[in-house]
Amino acid sequence: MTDPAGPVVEARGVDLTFQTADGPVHALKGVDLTINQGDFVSFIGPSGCGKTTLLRTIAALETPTGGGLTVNGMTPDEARKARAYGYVFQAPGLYPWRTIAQNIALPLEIMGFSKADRAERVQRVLELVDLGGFGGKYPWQLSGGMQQRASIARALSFDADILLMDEPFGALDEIVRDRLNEALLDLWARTGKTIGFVTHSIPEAVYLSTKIVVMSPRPGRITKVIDSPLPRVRPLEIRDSQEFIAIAHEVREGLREGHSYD
Ligand SMILES: Nc1ncnc2c1ncn2[C@@H]1O[C@H](COP(=O)(O)OP(=O)(O)OP(=O)(O)O)[C@@H](O)[C@H]1O
Repeated sequence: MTDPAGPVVEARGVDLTFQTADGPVHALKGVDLTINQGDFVSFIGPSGCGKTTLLRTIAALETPTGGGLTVNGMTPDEARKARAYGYVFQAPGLYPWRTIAQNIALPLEIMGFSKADRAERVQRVLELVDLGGFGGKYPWQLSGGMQQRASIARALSFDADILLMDEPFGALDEIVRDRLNEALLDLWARTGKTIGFVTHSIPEAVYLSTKIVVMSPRPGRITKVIDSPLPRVRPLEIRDSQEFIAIAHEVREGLREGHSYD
C-alpha cells in the first residue's frame, strides 16, 4: 500500500527523444515532477509540448531515454504489471458489437477475473459513473458523454490507484463537459484516486486540479507547477470567484512565458 499522502509518481530529469525519419524529436526534456497520493494533476500546454508523451511515460506506454521515473516506488513497467493504472483515451474506444457491460468487462476477462467477480465489478463501476441502468445497452445507444463515462468505468474496473486521462472530454460540448467535470470531481472525492489529466482548457484545469503543470514545446518541458489553493469540494460556481480567476491568470501567464499562445 502507498503512504496516504506520499509520492505516487516521482520524475527526476526525465528525457525522451523519439528517433524519426526526419531526425530526433526531443519530446520531453528534464522533467521533474512529484505527484502525491490523492492529487488531481492537470497537464496543460500547446499542441506538441509533450503532455500525452508524459502521461504515456508514466503509464509505461513510452520509455524515457534519460532520467528516472518511479510509480509507487517501482519502475513504470512494474507498476503497470501491478495494475497501478487505469487509462482513459480521448475517444471512448468502445467496441460497437459489445454491450456497455461487456466492454467494461473486457480488461477483466483479459486479466482473468472470474465471471462472478466481473459481474460484481461491472455493476459497481457503472454505478460509480452514474450509468447503473445502461449495462445492457450498446455504445451507439448512448450519448458521447455517456460513452466517455463508460470508458472511465472500464478504467476503474480493476481498482487501479491511478487514473490517467488524456483529454477525455476534449470532443464534447461545453455543457456536457461541465457536467462530466463535476461528476469526475465527485468520483475523485469518493474513490480517493490519484488522477493525471491532460487538457487544453484553462478553466477545466483550474476547476479540476490540486496541481496544474504548465508545459512548453521544443523541447517539451515543464515551465511552471501551480499548487491550487481552492478547496477540494468545488461547485461549478467557484469559477466566478476571484480566487479561481487569479489561478486561471497565473496559468495563462505561465503559458505565455513558455511562448505558447503568442
Ligand atoms: N511515437 C512518436 N514518434 C515520433 N514522434 C512523436 C511520437 N509521439 C509523439 N511524438 C512527437 O513528440 C512531441 C510531443 O507530442 P505529444 O503528443 O506528447 O504532445 P501533446 O502536448 O500531447 O500534443 P497535443 O496537445 O496535440 O495532443 C510532438 O512533436 C510529437 O510529434
